[in-house]
Amino acid sequence: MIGTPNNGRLRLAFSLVNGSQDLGPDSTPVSHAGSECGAIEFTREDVEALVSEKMKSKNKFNYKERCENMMEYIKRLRLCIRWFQELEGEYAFEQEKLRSALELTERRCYEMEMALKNKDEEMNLIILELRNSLASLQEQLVKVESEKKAAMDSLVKEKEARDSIERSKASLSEELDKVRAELDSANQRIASINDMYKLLQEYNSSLQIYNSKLQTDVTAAHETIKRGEKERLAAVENLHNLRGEHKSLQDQLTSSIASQDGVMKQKDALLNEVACLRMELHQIKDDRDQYQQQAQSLAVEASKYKELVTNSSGLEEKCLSQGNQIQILHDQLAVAERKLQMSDTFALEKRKEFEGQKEIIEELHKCLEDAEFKLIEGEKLRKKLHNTILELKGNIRVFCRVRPQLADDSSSNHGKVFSYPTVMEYLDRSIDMTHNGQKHSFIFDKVFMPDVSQEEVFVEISQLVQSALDGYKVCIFAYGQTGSGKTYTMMGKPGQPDEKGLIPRSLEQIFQTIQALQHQGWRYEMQVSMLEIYNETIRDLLSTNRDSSRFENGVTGKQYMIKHDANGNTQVSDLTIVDVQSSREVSFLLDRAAQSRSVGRTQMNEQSSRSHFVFTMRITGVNEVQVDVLP
Ligand SMILES: Nc1ncnc2c1ncn2[C@@H]1O[C@H](COP(=O)(O)OP(=O)(O)OP(=O)(O)O)[C@@H](O)[C@H]1O
Repeated sequence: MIGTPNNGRLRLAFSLVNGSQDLGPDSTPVSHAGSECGAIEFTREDVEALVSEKMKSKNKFNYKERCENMMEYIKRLRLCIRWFQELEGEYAFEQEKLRSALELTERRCYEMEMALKNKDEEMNLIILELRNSLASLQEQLVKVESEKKAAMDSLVKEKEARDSIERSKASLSEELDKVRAELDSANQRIASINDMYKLLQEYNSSLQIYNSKLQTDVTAAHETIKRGEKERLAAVENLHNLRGEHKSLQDQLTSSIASQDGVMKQKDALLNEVACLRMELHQIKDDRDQYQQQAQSLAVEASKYKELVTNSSGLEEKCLSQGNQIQILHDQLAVAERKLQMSDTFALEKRKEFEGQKEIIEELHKCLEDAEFKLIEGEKLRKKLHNTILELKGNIRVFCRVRPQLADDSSSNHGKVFSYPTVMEYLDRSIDMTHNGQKHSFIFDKVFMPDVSQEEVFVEISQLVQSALDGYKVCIFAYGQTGSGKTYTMMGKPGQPDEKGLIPRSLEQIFQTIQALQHQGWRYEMQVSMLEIYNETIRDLLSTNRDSSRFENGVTGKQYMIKHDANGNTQVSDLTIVDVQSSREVSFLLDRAAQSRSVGRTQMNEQSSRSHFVFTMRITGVNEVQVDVLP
């Protein structure tokens, strides 16, 4: 396109004006409203094509057509010329505008030059200043350069340090990753611990409530136990008295039965005597009657003869003596009758006494039964309270026994110092060990100090043995490093009765209890199933009690039954006392402590070494206890 837009007017391309590229004579002229050429634009090619256009005509001599074509051509030329003229006008206007703009620009340019000059001067001044400052800066630069050099040196050093730091950072970041992983796991653990802590807190609070309840129960139980104990003591005393009374009454009864027998015999003799006397009396009466008749007849005869024979003294004497005899016989009869009456009343009294004694004996039997019932009830209460106390003390308890220093210990102690805190809360429960300047504190259910005797240790254990005797499952075992005193605690020193260990003492307690409870109707069935009873004290104990407990050495799995419970109830309890020889057994024993059943016995036999001593006790029925002793 040539030219610029004219005052916003758009010009159309000449080819469009022509209707197509070729401007043939048939092409119709475009009408333009407003101006001759309207908004038509001409390109150079258009103008050249228009100028060099030749008139074409089919008929050379058709002038009219040629004239019309010429007119058309002239019209287009005019249009083109007018466009040129308009364009020229526009150019002139544009030129004028440009000139004024040029002037304005020249003026501005001048002003700019002036300003530039001023600026140049200013710049010169600034340059001067800058040069001055450059000089000073150069000086400074030199300084800075030296400083930079020093800084570079330090930078190199720093870089090295940084490298080392980077390396340590890398290792630290590795560690950090590890720590993060650990932290994550620790966080998880903390979360789980927190959960557990919450649970434990809940459990703790419920336990505290339960504990306070139990404590009130315990105080009540203590009071009841005291009362029960008092009652039991009173009952035992009463029973003792009753037994004494019963015995004396039984003695009395036997003596009175014996005396009754005597009296009966006496009575029989007396009755015989009475019968004899009666017969005699009868005889005497008959005699008397006869004599009386004789006397009467004699009296008649005498009166007859009195008249006839005066003073026949012989007959009178005879009569007198017969009268005397009759009197004597009367007296004898009265005595015999009195004796008979007396023996009857004596027999009646004896019978009454016998009946009274029979009633007393029945009453005493009832009292005895009551006392025995109370005793059994008291025993049950004692068992329950004992078990409650043991449960309150803790079902699983860990005691620590500190062995005294031995002669050959001094070299191996390496400055270990033991101390026992005296704080009330931890009294007899805690031990502090200082080793190489570091203090370690341990808390147990009880700490036995080195000077504690075997008997004092057994006092704690005896409650558990009692619990086993009461039908609960108990497992006691010693665990510790070599030479720490396990065997000493469990077995004791051979040949030194005062230093007997827990196992012989437990056995003694069991045998004593068996003896003591025999009169209460308790029957204990014991069984020893030991492959080898290697401890002298235990062997002696077992053989001494062989009769009462039917212990047999070397017998496994044998059982004796004395009495069956009417209901067929079977209660099984275990008492396991072990001197542990390897840590492998601890898990087994813990398992056993948890289950405390005699199921794992065979395994124990197979695995255990000679020094193991497992003591199991089985309570069968209400009043039966069976004890197994295993190696
Ligand atoms: N409380 C104690 N009082 C006196 N002497 C003790 C005491 N405890 C242990 N001993 C003695 O210490 C020594 C080692 O004890 P013991 O044999 O009982 O240890 P242990 O733990 O059974 O060892 P191991 O595991 O080797 O069988 C023994 O001579 C024992 O007499």
